[in-house]
Amino acid sequence: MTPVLVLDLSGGELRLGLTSALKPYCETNCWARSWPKGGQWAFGREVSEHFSYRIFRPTRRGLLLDLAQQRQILLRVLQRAQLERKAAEMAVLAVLAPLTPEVVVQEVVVMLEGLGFLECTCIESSCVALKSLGLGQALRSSRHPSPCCTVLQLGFSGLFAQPTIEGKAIGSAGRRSPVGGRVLTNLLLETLKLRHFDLRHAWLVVQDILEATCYVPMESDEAKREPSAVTYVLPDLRRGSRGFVAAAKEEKGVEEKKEKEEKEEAQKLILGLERLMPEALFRPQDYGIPCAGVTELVVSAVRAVPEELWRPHLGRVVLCGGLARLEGLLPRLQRELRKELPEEWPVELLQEEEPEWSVWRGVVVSVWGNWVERMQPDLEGLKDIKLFNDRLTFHRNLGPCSKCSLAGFVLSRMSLPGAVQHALHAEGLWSNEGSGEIASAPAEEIVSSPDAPVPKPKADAPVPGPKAAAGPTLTRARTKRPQHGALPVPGVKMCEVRMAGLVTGGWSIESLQKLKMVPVWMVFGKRSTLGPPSCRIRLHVAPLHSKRSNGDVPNRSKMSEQCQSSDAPRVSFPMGSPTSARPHGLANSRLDSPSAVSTSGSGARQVRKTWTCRASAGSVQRGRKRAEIIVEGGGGHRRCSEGCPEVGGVWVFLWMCPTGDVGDSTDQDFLEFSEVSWSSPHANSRL
Ligand SMILES: Nc1ncnc2c1ncn2[C@@H]1O[C@H](COP(=O)(O)OP(=O)(O)OP(=O)(O)O)[C@@H](O)[C@H]1O
Repeated sequence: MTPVLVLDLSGGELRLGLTSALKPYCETNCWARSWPKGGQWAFGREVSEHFSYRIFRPTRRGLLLDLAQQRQILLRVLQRAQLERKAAEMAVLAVLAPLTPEVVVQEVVVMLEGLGFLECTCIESSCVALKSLGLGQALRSSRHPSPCCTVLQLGFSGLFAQPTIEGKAIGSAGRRSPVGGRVLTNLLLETLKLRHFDLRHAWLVVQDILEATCYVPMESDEAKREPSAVTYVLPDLRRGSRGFVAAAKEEKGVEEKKEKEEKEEAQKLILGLERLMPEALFRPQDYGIPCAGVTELVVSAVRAVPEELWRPHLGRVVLCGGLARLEGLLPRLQRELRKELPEEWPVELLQEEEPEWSVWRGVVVSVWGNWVERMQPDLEGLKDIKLFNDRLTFHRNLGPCSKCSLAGFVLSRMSLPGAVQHALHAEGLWSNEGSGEIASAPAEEIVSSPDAPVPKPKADAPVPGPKAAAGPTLTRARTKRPQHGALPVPGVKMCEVRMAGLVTGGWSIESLQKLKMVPVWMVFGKRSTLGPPSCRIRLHVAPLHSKRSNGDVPNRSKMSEQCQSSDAPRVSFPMGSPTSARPHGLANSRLDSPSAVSTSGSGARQVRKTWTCRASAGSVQRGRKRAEIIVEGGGGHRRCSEGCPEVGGVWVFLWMCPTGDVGDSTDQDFLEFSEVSWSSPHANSRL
């Protein structure tokens, strides 16, 4: 397996490490020129070895904009990190700030490719931290277990509050504030300039002062009272480039006389009110910054969640980012949120030991997860279905034919992503009529692999049993036929339509292939309310062929002939066909053509070719929340013994997927399906 380098291109620090590493290698993401002018350039860690410099950063407000300089920094940092592999042997997964525009993402990919990496992909950091093992543990042992939580990133470039459900971002509710570590350090710098020294040319020293001495008062009134003074000894040429808090050292009892003398000579800062600078996180207006404080940010993100039922669960806030280490921040935020949110909503704040690494660690776990998923495809696992808040309601309607199975499903009130995390197994959906509950159902047995050769049926061969009938790609031995009942839609007959899976994010094409489903067709649609679209909807439809009444197994070429006939199964997408021009309302979105989609064996391609797609009247308009997808179709026509036509069945997969195939954390936005219905009108024409 290709080693993956996880590279967090944050505003404050560069963090990188192979997925096998326990912690990342970190360096400041900056470059500097020694001051006064004409001095040397320094990159990353080298900057702190200088005593007077002008500092620059490749990011602006968290967005990576100066890629030429970022490349220079990266080149040096990669050298110093001493990774076991060369760039050409590794894939790189870059983590970017939430809401990074697509154009920037593309440029970052180009920049990384230029560094010689085997493969490059970018993901956003909005809620990937939740995957970090430490946070996962904290969430599991939470006092208020629920699939919802709000991820609050307290970083260098700003704050970002992202409500999530089942680990997926509710994109439209994300809220950002520019007041982060950079602003706090600049405010401290200004104060120090007035009261003590001008440290403009030693910016990293001011950041160190902030980290070592500042804290968040428990009450905002406290910010007016002078806290206990702390002495910070500035670095000098003899002792190195880092200062220290004198009081702490004295407490430990520094015995050596020489060191005391040195300290007396050293330049010191006696910090009082300056220590309360992080108050600006809660009340930026008091410091002349017209934006929301951290409490308002979280409350506004929670209130922006479209689904009211989810909101009460979002008082569970997961903190990540370096600023979460600020002394007193957690209890203060807890107290303020308690005041702001309704009484009956639980409020709980969670963080792990090294919150600044949560994002990096979360990405590493995502990569592992992806591998595990690829390595251990297990259809049985799909039976572990979890529903939240009963959001899915299934209505079962069954057809009249005693031999041919028929089922139509109406999936209503389905909100994506987050309503369902696990795939839904088709048989499981058929047990409790209309109740929305899913009971365990007899498993279908997969009897052949996608790449298995198609056996040639012999003319005089005995009719094989269910297992022996195993042959082409999607042959399954069914252990149970669904019951029959009233027709759901007039004209829908003799077809078996199954909703096989609904997965919200994180499922790669490869993993589906391993599950022996052939992705036949895909459609991608995007909507954007928060800048460039970053989410795709994919619709997979795979025919499910069963053996014929005479025991023959339809071979692929016959299947394709049948499918090309006039009554061939159709898949229609209100959003437009993948091959057609971009559908209305999605002018700026990326619509991948089927050729861009990887397929499994030749069978998959063959089947896919035979399916037709047509655009229908519906369209997804920019900014609109609702869209409807109608799937009509079936596959592998055959006649059952009574002479009525039967469509083998259709497996339909609907799932949300982030822009890249890696990870499932970057859903920024999504379409909501108000209703999804299946029917197969062409089946009638064969009667
Ligand atoms: N122990 C600490 N106490 C207080 N503040 C800290 C501590 N450690 C780091 N910080 C602050 O956290 C900020 C960096 O946070 P973090 O490393 O999460 O940001 P980042 O991921 O580099 O940036 P971005 O916001 O662009 O993602 C800096 O401003 C730093 O001063």
